[in-house]
Amino acid sequence: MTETVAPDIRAGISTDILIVGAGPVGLYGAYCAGFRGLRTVLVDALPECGGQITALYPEKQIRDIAAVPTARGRDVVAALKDQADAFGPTYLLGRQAVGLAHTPAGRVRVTLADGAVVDTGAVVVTAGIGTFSPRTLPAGEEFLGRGLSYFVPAPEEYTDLDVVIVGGGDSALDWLLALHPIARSVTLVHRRSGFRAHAASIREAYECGATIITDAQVTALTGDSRLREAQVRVDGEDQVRVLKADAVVAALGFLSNLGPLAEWGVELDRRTIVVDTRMRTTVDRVYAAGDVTAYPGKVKLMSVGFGEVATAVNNAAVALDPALSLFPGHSTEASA
Ligand SMILES: Cc1cc2nc3c(=O)[nH]c(=O)nc-3n(C[C@H](O)[C@H](O)[C@H](O)COP(=O)(O)OP(=O)(O)OC[C@H]3O[C@@H](n4cnc5c(N)ncnc54)[C@H](O)[C@@H]3O)c2cc1C
Repeated sequence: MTETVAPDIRAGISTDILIVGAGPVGLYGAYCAGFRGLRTVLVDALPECGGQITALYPEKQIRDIAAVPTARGRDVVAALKDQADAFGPTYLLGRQAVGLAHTPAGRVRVTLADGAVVDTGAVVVTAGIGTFSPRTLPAGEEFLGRGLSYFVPAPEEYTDLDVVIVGGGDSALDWLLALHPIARSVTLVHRRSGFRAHAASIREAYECGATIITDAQVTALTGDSRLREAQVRVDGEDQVRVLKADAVVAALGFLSNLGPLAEWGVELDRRTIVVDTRMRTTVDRVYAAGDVTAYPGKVKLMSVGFGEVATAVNNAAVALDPALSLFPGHSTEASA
């Protein structure tokens, strides 16, 4: 996936639309805003675009996006990003939006966790289920970034490595199946005997030749400047097993939390944000779309979120300039 380098914005940045959350819905929102000629900034707490798709299921086939009968999660994200990039939005990745205030002129100032401030005409919150933080591996945190990781953004980086994957859910099995053809070896370590994953993935994992160790836990990681070995304690065995490990992928799931957004004064319905038919929240100039929204009849699917964010952005455009038409025009009539 394309990596986007965030600009240095210590001095602050001014924009027309700030989209909080560069998941699939936020990325499509950036396209919609760009199509209207609005300057757009996307901020995401994760270091990569794609939200839940990138974090949880980049290798899965998605089959319910209109006109795309089937596509791998990471390819959907790449296509959404290409579509948004046609209008050159600014990406601020690895940065969490934390504070919100209005200026006397009615603009909105959003503060990021690193202290940077984005001054914007309107905010569209596409924060999904909130900020993700990976459930950490109790052993070996000091190897994070030196062999231990919680994501597999680029499977090719695991070519010819000895890889240990920890976990028993869909993500763990997806990584196993994705990395097994290219890694030197793949070992899955899971603390229970049963898996919480699709039956077909479990069957494929057992059939592909990877080593699967159940009822076991990784108790220590060892190495020097890089990770070299993982120690595994298997229930009922006296000796700790020592596995060669150039890389450990801890796929133990993620915790998600609306966090600071819950303090922005918007009306909440449990962990979601209440919106009206224009996708306005109860706070002026703050809109929301995608999984984060709440209204009667809400269906949490990307296809629904794409429609919501088009509504949010076009209504925001009119709020910024009441002389504008709500209807953005047809893309077929725009020059490429
Ligand atoms: C295993 C699995 C399979 C799925 N399969 C399908 C499917 O086949 N079809 C389908 O339609 N849907 C599917 N979904 C659901 C789909 O992934 C979600 O509907 C979709 O990701 C919602 O997109 P979003 O952009 O609204 O939110 P998200 O994808 O959750 O993205 C929100 C982003 O906001 C960021 N964020 C949150 N708070 C902040 C903050 N304060 N500051 C900065 N950034 C912040 C997060 O880091 C995240 O990147 C599936 C979900 C899962 C878990």
